[in-house]
Amino acid sequence: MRLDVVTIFPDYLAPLDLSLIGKARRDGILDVHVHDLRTFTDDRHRTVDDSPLGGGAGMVMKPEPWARALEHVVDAGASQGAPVPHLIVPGPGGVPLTQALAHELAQEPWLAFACGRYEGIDERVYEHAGERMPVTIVSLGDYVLNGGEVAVLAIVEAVGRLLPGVVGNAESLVEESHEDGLLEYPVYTRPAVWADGDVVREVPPVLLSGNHGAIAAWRHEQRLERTAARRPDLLPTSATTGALADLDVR
Ligand SMILES: N#Cc1ccccc1Cn1ccc2ccc(-c3cc(N)[nH]n3)cc21
Repeated sequence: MRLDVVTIFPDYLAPLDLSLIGKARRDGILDVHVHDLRTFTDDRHRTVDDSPLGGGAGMVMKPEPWARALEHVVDAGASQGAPVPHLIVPGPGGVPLTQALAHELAQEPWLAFACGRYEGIDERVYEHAGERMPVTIVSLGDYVLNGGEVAVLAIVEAVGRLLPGVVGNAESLVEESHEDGLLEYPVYTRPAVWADGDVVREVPPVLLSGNHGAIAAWRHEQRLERTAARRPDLLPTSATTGALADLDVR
């Protein structure tokens, strides 16, 4: 998968050189190109923003640098097995980033990301891009960031980890939160008995039983309890009025 990121803060994307995503790049699973939007300005001050027409606070990102940057991305990646990328623009008013959306994006050969700043990008950039490639505005959640870079890091991690070969053991992707509508079960490791000062904290005994059926059943029940307690909205209504309703979930 090819990823192109356009930003006025290229250094913000340095974490894409680290950990599993960094290894995926070195393994050739991900081909990441970060572009500085200021490269596509045409004035001595490398101007990317201006005051909002119609008044209002803050600044708006000018359309011309974005049009040049996106044209450069399309030209640079033309050999990707897709004529154009799917352009992802993080924004507070976008569709929510969900595990389902991450799976959809993981099927694509080429994604491009436009990182806005200030009060956002001139609306005509979305229109201009939409005439050339698919464009999706994506929100991380109902809160406001200062720009798109943090969102891109999150989206790239959520999508990249789904690509074959990125996560060592693909099984670890199965019983995660949001993969099948339930939150993940609690995890433990050694020591089985942890002397935490004068408090002794033990691991649930079933995990030491060697009874894999009992362990699987306990873990599933834990997932149901956690989901009912923290995210009842994820449960089908029948589940909350049926067996789960009797659970003492705090
Ligand atoms: N746009 C906008 C905007 C609108 C009002 C106030 C502040 C901003 C700042 N901003 C500029 C770029 C940009 C990109 C993504 C987010 C973003 C995503 C999520 N989920 N929250 N915030 C915010 C962004």
